[in-house]
Amino acid sequence: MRELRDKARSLLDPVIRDFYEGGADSETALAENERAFARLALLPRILAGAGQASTAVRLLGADLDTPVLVAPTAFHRLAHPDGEVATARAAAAAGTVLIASMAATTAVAEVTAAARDVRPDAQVWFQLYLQPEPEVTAELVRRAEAAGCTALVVTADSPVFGRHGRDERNGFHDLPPGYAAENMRDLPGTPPGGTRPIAMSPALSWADLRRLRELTRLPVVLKGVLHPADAARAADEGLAAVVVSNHGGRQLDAAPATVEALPAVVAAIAGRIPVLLDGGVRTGSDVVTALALGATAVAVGRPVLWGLAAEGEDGVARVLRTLREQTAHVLTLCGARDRADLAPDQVVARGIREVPAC
Ligand SMILES: Cc1cc2nc3c(=O)[nH]c(=O)nc-3n(C[C@H](O)[C@H](O)[C@H](O)COP(=O)(O)O)c2cc1C
Ligand SMILES: CCCCCCC(=O)C(=O)O
Repeated sequence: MRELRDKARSLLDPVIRDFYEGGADSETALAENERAFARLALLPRILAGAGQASTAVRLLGADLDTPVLVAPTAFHRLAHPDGEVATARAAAAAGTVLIASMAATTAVAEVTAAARDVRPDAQVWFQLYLQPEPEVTAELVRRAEAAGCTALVVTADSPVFGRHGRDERNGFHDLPPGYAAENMRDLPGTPPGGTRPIAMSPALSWADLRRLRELTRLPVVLKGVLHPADAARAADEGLAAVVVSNHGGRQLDAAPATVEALPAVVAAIAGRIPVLLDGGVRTGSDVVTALALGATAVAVGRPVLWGLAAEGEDGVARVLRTLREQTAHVLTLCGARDRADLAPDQVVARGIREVPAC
């Protein structure tokens, strides 16, 4: 992973590298996501007779080969000319979900076609920022459905776009000429062939989410959940899953590390719907830690961008394969066959000598 990250860093234009790697404000949340995993240790169970580990997981009715999903990230063609098509092919081959960003540089229909070309049952979910104009949101949903997406992921942590100091210093405010947010083309209110900007609105509420659910039969996943009361409400309202996320440290800089927010969310959901997590997941140990704390699966953002920038489709495939192999290895070392064999008492803070009571 480090090798791919270093290769990506050396190949990427520094302005694009800063856009991908940067976080909000002082980048505390960004750094804490990784640091919080480093502060946690795993207590293995021994002589468990678990046998061969399995990374397979069932999520929203689909069988996946790995609990590591691809988080939605914007503008993949800035990393590699094959852009989201390469990511989609690698995710499909890895047997995982690609959460396609609304801010993709490839239209969602082309993304799903690329994934299905590799694997007819490939899972592509569409990430959505609810737009203030309902007819724009409705058209985006219609397109995601027509493209064969199997879930919608509403990102709810962005009532306003985060302040990204690196982008401000670099003057990176718009896509370079020749690139566009292709899902935003030819929407209501745009001139033919034109695109409209993605809007973020602090006026959005649970009522807008309810209206969205009336528009579609697709399962709706809520991304950006950190407060247990919001998690409980998501389950009460009939959402399909939540993603514990602080947007990779790109929105509220004072937000907690996601792995630290996870246990309270898991408790609030109480098994009613799956809980996913993203932010700072870099190794199989991170994956197993999140699973032990009650996540059904995790997602990775920047590692996929590093793989894509470094080696295109092969690089993304390598990132996903490495994480799956590491996850299986760590499960085995922990005495677990799969997630069901793990328990929260196997996650302990480093430097604290207490062990769980029998
Ligand atoms: C460059 C970049 C672009 C992103 N674009 C989106 C996006 O379009 N929609 C979204 O919901 N989240 C977006 N995110 C947040 C990711 O979905 C995810 O929450 C985050 O990257 C996870 O943290 P990690 O990068 O440490 O794995 C973006 C993150 C990065 C780094
Ligand atoms: C206003 C542009 C929206 C792009 C959204 C990408 C994103 O979420 C990010 O974190 O970057």
